[in-house]
Amino acid sequence: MPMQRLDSSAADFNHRLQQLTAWEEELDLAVNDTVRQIIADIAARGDQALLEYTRRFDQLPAERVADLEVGPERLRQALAAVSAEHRAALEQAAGRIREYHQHQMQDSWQYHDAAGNLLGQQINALESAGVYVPGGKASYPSSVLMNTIPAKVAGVENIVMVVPSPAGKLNDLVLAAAAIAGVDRVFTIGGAQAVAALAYGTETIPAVDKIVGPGNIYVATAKRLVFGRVGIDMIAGPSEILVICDGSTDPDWVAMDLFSQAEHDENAQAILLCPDPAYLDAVAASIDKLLPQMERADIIRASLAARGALVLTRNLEEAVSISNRLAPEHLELSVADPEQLLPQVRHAGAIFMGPYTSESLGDYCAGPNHVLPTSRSARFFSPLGVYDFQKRSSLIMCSEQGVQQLGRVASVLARGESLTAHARSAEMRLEAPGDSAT
Ligand SMILES: NC(=O)c1ccc[n+]([C@@H]2O[C@H](COP(=O)([O-])OP(=O)(O)OC[C@H]3O[C@@H](n4cnc5c(N)ncnc54)[C@H](O)[C@@H]3O)[C@@H](O)[C@H]2O)c1
Ligand SMILES: N[C@H](CO)Cc1c[nH]c[nH+]1
Ligand SMILES: [Zn+2]
Repeated sequence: MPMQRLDSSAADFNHRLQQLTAWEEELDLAVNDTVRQIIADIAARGDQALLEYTRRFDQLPAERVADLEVGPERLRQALAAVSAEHRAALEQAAGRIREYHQHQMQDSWQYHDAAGNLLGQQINALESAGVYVPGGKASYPSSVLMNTIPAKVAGVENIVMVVPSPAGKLNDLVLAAAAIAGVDRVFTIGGAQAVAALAYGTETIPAVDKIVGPGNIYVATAKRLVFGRVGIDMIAGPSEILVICDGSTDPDWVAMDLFSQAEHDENAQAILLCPDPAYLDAVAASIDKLLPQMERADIIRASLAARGALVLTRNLEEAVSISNRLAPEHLELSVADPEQLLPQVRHAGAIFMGPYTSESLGDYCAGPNHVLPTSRSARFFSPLGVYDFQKRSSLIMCSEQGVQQLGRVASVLARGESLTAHARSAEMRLEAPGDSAT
């Protein structure tokens, strides 16, 4: 069994739990240097650097960056080439994702205060967004839908998608998903160099206002480093699943749920918390039985060995409190009465309730977004949503009468800050401005 067993009442439990996340800090340091260099190089040398990195990391033999653009005709061809079953599934998923995200639309609002001044908030869509679709170890048509549909619902005009295509192999499902979702431009570039190109722009790649989407440690680090020059949604790195089980779910189901995220990446995290030691034994046996059948067994084994754990807890309440400390990307409450535990859950990207709700349904078609915060950042980030593509401007309109009270308050506060121009600008609009000479 590749996974470690932990006991929450053991003296070294906290330390061992922390080790499941400590890898990031070590890796971050090395990756940070590499990524910083790639970003600086793209900013300085544009297309030429982008071509070099794309050849090096994705083995793409393109002559020019423009050769890496996939035009609208190729997207239409891909849509025609995928099977009817795949196309129907993509369209069904797209419909459900769209419907869910329409509920997130924020509207502008205004009100008048007692003095008749208008106050409010105006919502505008971003003009442009770059969506990162991962493509190193697997292809993610579902991530095309999850990234793009909320942007379309918000009304973003220019959506530029980047997706690595190792050795130049285009994935028709990814391109078909781009056609269905309504992406404007597609480039087959990936990694830190693609993030840098979207942030700084190159001769060929347009700079965007915000970069969203999941990716591996290089992508996540690049997004962190370009934040400020452009907006980013969150840190959505290697996938994570944490299952809290009361011991009543079929152990094979839980083992497979753990595999489902472990198969993404050697750095993925998969943890089971349960108060029943016999049940943990049963899941361990299921893991041993099922792992050899898996196509991506090597990745799963590596990820379970490095960041997997079966944890015995004192009770379900303690399991929830441990989960809150880890703030997992995905939390499964695989218990008979999930609604009873739900109010105690404070930090999780998405919560899957009850034994029938496998995390994988959320990855594809339930409706909520699968781009979710990882690395404990669910403490302060939320799922990707329409709100990520909308921004707010405050509105203030004072009438001649309405300004009388506000102007006096502003004048007093401005003089308290010794900012005379601020004070006089407010005072000049007052009917009896008083002494505004200084
Ligand atoms: N959190 C989420 O919402 C979510 C959703 C889907 C996938 N994921 C995660 O996305 C990730 C996808 O990873 P992936 O690798 O398959 O694809 P990816 O597109 O994220 O990364 C591939 C790129 O990484 C770069 N790269 C690889 N090795 C490098 C090196 N040594 N130095 C510099 N750059 C290097 C290359 O440029 C390559 O194009 C997984 O970790 C998966 O768990 C997360
Ligand atoms: N589980 C990933 C988010 O961490 C999303 C995904 C896409 N395809 C399969 N899974
Ligand atoms: Zn997944």
